[in-house]
Amino acid sequence: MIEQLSAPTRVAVLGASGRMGAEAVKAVEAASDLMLVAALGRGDSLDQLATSGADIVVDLTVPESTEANVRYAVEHGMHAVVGTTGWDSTRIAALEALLAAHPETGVLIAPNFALGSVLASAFAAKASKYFESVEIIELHHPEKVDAPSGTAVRTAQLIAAERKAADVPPSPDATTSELAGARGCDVEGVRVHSVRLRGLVAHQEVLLGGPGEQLTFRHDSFDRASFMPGVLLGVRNVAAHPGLTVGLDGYLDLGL
Ligand SMILES: NC(=O)C1=CN([C@@H]2O[C@H](COP(=O)(O)OP(=O)(O)OC[C@H]3O[C@@H](n4cnc5c(N)ncnc54)[C@H](OP(=O)(O)O)[C@@H]3O)[C@@H](O)[C@H]2O)C=CC1
Ligand SMILES: O=C(O)C1=N[C@H](C(=O)O)C[C@H](O)C1
Repeated sequence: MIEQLSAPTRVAVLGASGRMGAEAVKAVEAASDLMLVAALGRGDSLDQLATSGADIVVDLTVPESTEANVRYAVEHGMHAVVGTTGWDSTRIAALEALLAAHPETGVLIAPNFALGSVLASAFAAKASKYFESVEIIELHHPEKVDAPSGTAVRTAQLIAAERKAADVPPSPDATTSELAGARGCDVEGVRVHSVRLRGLVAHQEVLLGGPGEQLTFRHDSFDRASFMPGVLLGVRNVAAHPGLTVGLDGYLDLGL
C-alpha cells in the first residue's frame, strides 16, 4: 500500500530576530509537519510573505506594525497567528470587518501562548465572581515596551465579563487621595499593577479577596520556551477556525 504523505504547512515568521520570533523560528524548524518558508524582520518588505507562498504567518513584532502585517496576510489569503500586543477594540473591529470579506481566512490573536497562563486567567475569571475584591499584578522583563501587558488586559476583560454577568459590585476601594499611579490602571473596573524588573520574563498574579481569605492565581513563564507549544497549537489549528479568535482558549476545551 502506498502511504499518502501530506505536504508540510508553510509558515512565515515576522519579527524573526526578536526574543519571541527567534524561539518561534526554532520551534517551526523542529516540527516535521511544518516548513519555515520566511523569517522576516523590520527591514524586510511584506511582499516577501506573498512570494514565500506561506500558508500561515506568525506575527511576533511590535504594536505599531502588527495591524498592517495581519491586514497584509489576510488580504493575500494567509492565515495569521498573532502574539503581538496592541490589539485594542478599534483594531479588533477593523480586523473583523476585513475578515468578513475573507470568510475562509482564520486569525488567532493570542495575548499569551503559555498554556498555564491561559488556564490561570480562565480559572481566575471564573472564580472572581465569588470574591468582593480583585486586582492583577503583572511582572515582566524591563525591555517590555507596553504596559500593562496584553495578558493582564485580557485577564481583566475576562474577569469584568464574569462579574458583570453575575451582577457583582465593583471591588471596594476607599482611596480618596493618592500619588498618580499608586492604584495602578483601571481596565474595565479591574486595577492592574505593572512591575518591570531585571531577571523576570513574564509573570502574573490575580488576587481575589473576600472576608478573611485570599485566593491567588499565579503563573510564571521562566523561559520563552513556555510559549512555543501554544504557538504551534495556534499554527496547527488556525486554518480550521475561520474568522477571528481572541485567546488560545478558543482552541482548547477547558470545560468552563
Ligand atoms: N502572546 C505571547 O505569548 C507573547 C507575546 N509577546 C509579545 O510579542 C511581541 C514581541 O515580543 P518580543 O519578542 O519580546 O519583542 P522583541 O522586541 O524582542 O522583538 C520584536 C521584533 O520585531 C521586529 N520588528 C519591528 N517592526 C517590525 C516590522 N514592521 N516587521 C517585522 N518585524 C518587525 C523587531 O526588529 P528590530 O529588532 O529591528 O526592532 C524585533 O526583532 C510583543 O508585543 C510582546 O508583548 C511576547 C511574549 C509572549
Ligand atoms: O512582552 C512580553 O514579554 C510578553 N508579552 C505578552 C503580554 O504583553 O502579555 C505575553 C507575555 O506576558 C510576555
